Amino acid sequence: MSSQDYDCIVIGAGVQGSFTAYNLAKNNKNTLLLEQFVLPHSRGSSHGQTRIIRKAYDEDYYTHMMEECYQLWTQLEKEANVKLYRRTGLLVMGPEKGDYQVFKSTLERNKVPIVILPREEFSQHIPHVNLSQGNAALVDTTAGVLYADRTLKTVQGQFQKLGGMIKDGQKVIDITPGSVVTVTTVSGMYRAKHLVITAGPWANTLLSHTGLQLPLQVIKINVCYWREKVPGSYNIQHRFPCFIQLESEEAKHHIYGLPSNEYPGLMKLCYHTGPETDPDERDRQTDRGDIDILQRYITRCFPGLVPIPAVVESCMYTVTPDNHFVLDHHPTHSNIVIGAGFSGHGFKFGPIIGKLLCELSQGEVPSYDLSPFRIRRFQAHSKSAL
Ligand SMILES: Cc1cc2nc3c(=O)[nH]c(=O)nc-3n(C[C@H](O)[C@H](O)[C@H](O)COP(=O)(O)OP(=O)(O)OC[C@H]3O[C@@H](n4cnc5c(N)ncnc54)[C@H](O)[C@@H]3O)c2cc1C
Ligand SMILES: O=C(O)[C@@H]1CCCC=N1
Repeated sequence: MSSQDYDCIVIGAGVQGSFTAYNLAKNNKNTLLLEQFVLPHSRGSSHGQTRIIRKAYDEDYYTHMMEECYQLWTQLEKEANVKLYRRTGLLVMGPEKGDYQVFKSTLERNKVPIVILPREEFSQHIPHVNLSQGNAALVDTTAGVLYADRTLKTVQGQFQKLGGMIKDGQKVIDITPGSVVTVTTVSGMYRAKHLVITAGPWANTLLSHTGLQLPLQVIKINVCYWREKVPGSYNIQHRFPCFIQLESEEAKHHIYGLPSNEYPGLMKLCYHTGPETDPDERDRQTDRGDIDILQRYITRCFPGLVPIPAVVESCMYTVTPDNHFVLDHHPTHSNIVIGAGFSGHGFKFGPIIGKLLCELSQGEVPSYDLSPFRIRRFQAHSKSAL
């Protein structure tokens, strides 16, 4: 068994761990990125072809973080000479009196360029979509699609070019906290002054070695692709946007979609929740209640799609009680930093999360106010052991 010393070890090579390792290497830290599966893999939360990037949020702090984050995405594209983002705009639809107004106000307050679509003009701008009764619509024109698998390959490659070390197929089985942290994997033992845990759905499994449990729920998402009745109706090249249908009486969670692009003739359209699962038993979870909700929605609002999923892939969310991230030091071991609970909306933030977790692990003042993301907000929660 080998034993090696690093400035920092990052556990988990999903989007957040990969961007964290990349930032550490940029800061000349001798960094090891450990991943349980052989890379690339499709067993966590960051795999797949695409994700939505947007500034449309109901809290100012996410919109603020996205300002810099867009710049960091562009910087990485230039640095690696690769295209990771395609602008499409994001159509936001929702009951006029609900959360829609909060999204609209946040966008307006932060001067994000938007286009309001009055009901009478809606179909002229967005063909093949029926706006639900009582719903209003706007477009966040800065939004678009991120190429997810390509992002991971790029950021891991850049990390290695900077001298970073990736060891995949190395499941971490033990962590011994201390002024030097010892991390044991199935085939090695590594030591570092700092540790960052970005283990996605396995966060609590790893944190159990450090005496901490967070109130995280792991959810399986059926990633559904639906066939266009007329090929091209919802295509990215025909400038069809990404969309979010905010929760309503009929669907208690968002429904969201991306234009047909990665699989010709198929549009990705998903429900923003699903059944709870053990991350190691994801494929034994076969609940398809979400698909029933999507079928009813598609029949009513997307009449140009066949309401039977053509492809169903699997992914997982790791959800906190308030849907906000966890970005913090371990409460008892300050040289351990945790990035967890990205609650199904963390991919777009990857570059900024990487920067923040790097800052936290190096004892620097973080670039943003991290109070919404602190562990102590869970103090009243029964599942947390603080
Ligand atoms: C279907 C779906 C759609 C989404 N859509 C969007 C979107 O449109 N926009 C957006 O911004 N976000 C979106 N998200 C959310 C986003 O993808 C996640 O927030 C993000 O990928 C979480 O990344 P992560 O690095 O925390 O987790 P992961 O990607 O799961 O990475 C954690 C890694 O840690 C590794 N690991 C765990 N335990 C160990 C161990 N013991 N030893 C070594 N390695 C270990 C895992 O194998 C894994 O590779 C979506 C998510 C899903 C599932
Ligand atoms: O984060 C995103 O943009 C997507 C779409 C809305 C629901 C969750 N993920």
